[in-house]
Amino acid sequence: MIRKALTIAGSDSGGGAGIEADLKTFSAFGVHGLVAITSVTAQNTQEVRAIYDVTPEVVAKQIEAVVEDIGVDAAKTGMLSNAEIIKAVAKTVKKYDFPLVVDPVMIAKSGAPLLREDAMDALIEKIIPLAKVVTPNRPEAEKLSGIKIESLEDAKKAAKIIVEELGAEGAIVKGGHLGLSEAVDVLYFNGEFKEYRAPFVQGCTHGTGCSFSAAITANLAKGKKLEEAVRIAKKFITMGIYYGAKIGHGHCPVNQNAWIEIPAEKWRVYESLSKAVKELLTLENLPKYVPEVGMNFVYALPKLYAKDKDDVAGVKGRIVKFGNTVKPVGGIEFGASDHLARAILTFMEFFPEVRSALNLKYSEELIKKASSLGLKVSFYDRREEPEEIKAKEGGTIPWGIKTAIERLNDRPDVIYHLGDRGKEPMILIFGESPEVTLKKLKMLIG
Ligand SMILES: Nc1ncnc2c1ncn2[C@@H]1O[C@H](COP(=O)(O)OP(=O)(O)OP(=O)(O)O)[C@@H](O)[C@H]1O
Ligand SMILES: Cc1ncc(CO)c(N)n1
Repeated sequence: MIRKALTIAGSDSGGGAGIEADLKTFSAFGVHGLVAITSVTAQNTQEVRAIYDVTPEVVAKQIEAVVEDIGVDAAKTGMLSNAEIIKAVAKTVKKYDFPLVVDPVMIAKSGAPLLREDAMDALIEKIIPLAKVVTPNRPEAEKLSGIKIESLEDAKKAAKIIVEELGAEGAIVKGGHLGLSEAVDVLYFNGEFKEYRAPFVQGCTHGTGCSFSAAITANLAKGKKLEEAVRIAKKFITMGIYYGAKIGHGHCPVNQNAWIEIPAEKWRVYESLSKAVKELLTLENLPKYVPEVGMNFVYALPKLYAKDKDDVAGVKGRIVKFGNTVKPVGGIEFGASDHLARAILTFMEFFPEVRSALNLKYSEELIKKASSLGLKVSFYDRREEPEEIKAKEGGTIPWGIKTAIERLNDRPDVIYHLGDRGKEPMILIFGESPEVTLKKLKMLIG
């Protein structure tokens, strides 16, 4: 049975925070999302241009409509905007017994107020006591608790005040604004403190608070205990920030899809590369083209997720000559290739759609054939590599690929180099997928 989660929040036309972030988060956890819209904001990654509040009656009716027909396993509140909406939400939610996550939204990342100053008391009196957990960031926790927060100890004190004095069951004070080297959140629940730590990452932070509280809500809806729901939400949000797409001109939005897309894409990459490697190994004349250092065949995750060599799949230990035949040393693994992974990651900086590559033994005849077949060929000369790049470990391949692409001023199918002292000359074939790369190889050696 699919679980149902409800968000009572405002709409962000930029699709980064609010209702939009909540629904995407619910979806990422396989939970059916329900909404009660409190306010419509005209918003983008830079600013909030207008706020239009829904009437308290219609907010209440949205909640009743979904609870009475569909049912709600857990709910969250986000932007509540004004005191009347807060009162209507509190009165309505009280009639039901689902767990409520309260994200006490006060100010948008861009600085715009999302809660009227005179609504603070209503939030504290009416909503906080209904919360299974409250999820304030540092400034919100300061407002709620009345204390200044400058350290983890202060954050703990604030969490305890929110529970013991304001009446929430639990409180998690988020450390996104604490300025520490780690993003540390502290939960106070059942009389105990628990810390959740993740490395601070550079990325997209519009909608972090909304997505984090929605992830907790989705996991509560799935029957997880609060501590476990927070642990999962923390992993989810760190990933969402790191893999955010840089859209808009302000704070770019969290990528809630990363959570499901990365595992799904990993599987697609694995399947498609496995199939192509299998076919490659059946090519009769392949042994002739395997370089002394071995051959590899790689496939990277889509550009948004291809950050380093661990995001590129290849053959572990490469494909090597074995008597008159060839054999793969190991299986298909992410992070299995070093050289070719660096080559494809550089190529993708110019042509993100080209995600696969394969290397083979150099011969002049193959290069001539490639050109005669209409394949676009470019090259680099290792002897032209600037000294400062040579001195840097792993710099040659990115430099070479960049040089070859810039020389052609077009998208190459084939890049070769003639080697250097102790370096075997090599041909690299590129394609959008292993299938395409293999097709080009077959044209060449067929
Ligand atoms: N740069 C970052 N790297 C890693 N984690 C972060 C980063 N920024 C925030 N977080 C984490 O994201 C979660 C949301 O926290 P944050 O303090 O950003 O919420 P917020 O200020 O309420 O967000 P919003 O501005 O969307 O309302 C927390 O778990 C926090 O620790
Ligand atoms: C609608 C809405 N809710 C919450 C936030 C908090 O980031 C926002 N920016 N917009």
